[in-house]
Amino acid sequence: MQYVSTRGQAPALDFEQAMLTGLARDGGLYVPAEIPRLKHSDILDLAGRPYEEIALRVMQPFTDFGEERLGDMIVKSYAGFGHDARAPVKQLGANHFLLELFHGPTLAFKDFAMQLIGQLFQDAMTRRGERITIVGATSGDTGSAAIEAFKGLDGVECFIMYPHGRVSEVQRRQMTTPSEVNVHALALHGDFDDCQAAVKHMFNDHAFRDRVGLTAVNSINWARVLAQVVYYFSAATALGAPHRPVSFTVPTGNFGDVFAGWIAKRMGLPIDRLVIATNSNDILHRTMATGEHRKNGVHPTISPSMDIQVSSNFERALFMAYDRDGAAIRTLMEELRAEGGFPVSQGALQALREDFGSGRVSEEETAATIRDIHARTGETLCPHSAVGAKVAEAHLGTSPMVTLATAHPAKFPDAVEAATGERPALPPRMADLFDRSERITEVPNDVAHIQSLIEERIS
Ligand SMILES: Cc1ncc(COP(=O)(O)O)c(C=O)c1O
Ligand SMILES: N[C@@H](CCOP(=O)(O)O)C(=O)O
Repeated sequence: MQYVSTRGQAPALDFEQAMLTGLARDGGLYVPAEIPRLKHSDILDLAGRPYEEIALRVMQPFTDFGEERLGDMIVKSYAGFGHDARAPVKQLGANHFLLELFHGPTLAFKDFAMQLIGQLFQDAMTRRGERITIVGATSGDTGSAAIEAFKGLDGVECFIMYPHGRVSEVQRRQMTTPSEVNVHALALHGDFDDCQAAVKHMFNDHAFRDRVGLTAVNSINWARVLAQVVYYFSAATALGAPHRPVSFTVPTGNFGDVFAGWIAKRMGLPIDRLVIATNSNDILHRTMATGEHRKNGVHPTISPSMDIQVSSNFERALFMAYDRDGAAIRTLMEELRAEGGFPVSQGALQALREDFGSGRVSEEETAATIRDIHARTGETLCPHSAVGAKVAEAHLGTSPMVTLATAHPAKFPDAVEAATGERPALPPRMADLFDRSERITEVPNDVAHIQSLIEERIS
């Protein structure tokens, strides 16, 4: 399987090279040259199988790995999850279901991909005898999942930038309390978009990139998206696919998770509606509604992991909607950088609207949704999942609707307690999180400063 860049000017790479490369050298994101399709009978055969087996069957066609090697890594990746089903589906209402993606080690959906990436990187580096430097941007969950997956690994230095003061205390402590010296939490004075822009800047500085062996663990990295395709298959087949179509609503920020759903659909999974749910950082909803993709500043919300305006993976969706025209994407991304936005062409907008619905949820609606669902069903949702559930309720139809529950409510105890009056407890294995000492390096929003700090630490 070959991967090509959304900006059309970087060399095509195989799966392992694309994974280790992260951001393409022309600044684009890697996507599969073609999307493999599963037959109706192959999808039918997934129903009722263990998550690990579904993962192997869904991911293997995208890789160059043999069944045994990939299968072993998948089994190791999910062994530490706190639920036998890994991604259980629960009924929330008449035709509304929750896909619980928070049973991994750091209590967010990021663990599904990050645990596997940890295995994939280890495997590749052992064979290649290389050292790597991971630099990641996080609004809270990617960072904790990455630090958990890479802490203590030989040959890996891992630097995670998060927006200072804009992640929950649990998220921060998950990043700052591990004592392994190869992981570094950097509190950047800025917002998530600044953190992500710094990561992209470092990748586009080819001399720095080559000197430190830079690697990405954000959903810039195709392997992240691929691992997230799997749970669309496990959930849909549990609810009757491929005999009947299933819809999904996805709390969305950087667009990796919902794009994984789009890939599942292109692979042949009968997805009826795929709905983007945003908080008041609603650039994606505004784009779908008006055709104008334009930043208007990052607003802090009670669903902080989705406080994003420059939604990295939207570039992948645009590439597909513009019929894989790398030159068109280069122009749009330059307009986004220089002018803060661009109009989407009529043809591309129509293609996007055929694939995605969307909705936006205010702060008051998010809190009210947590409260109402708690009172009505006894389920406690995190604020991100509540954004999803609220939008899903507006898009209910004849097919079962699945809302992705992307994080455990105990990661956001203040918002949940304010809404329900009850403070959600962390699982017992994390009970001492608030007693552990923290290691934080504050950094200015200055890429040159951060690059020197990284070089100093790895030398
Ligand atoms: C809890 C939670 N929900 C939803 C999202 C949005 O996911 P994505 O960035 O893949 O759109 C994130 C962050 O990415 C998150 O951490
Ligand atoms: N919400 C994310 C933001 C980064 O997203 P990613 O999927 O590109 O890593 C976070 O929690 O960090």
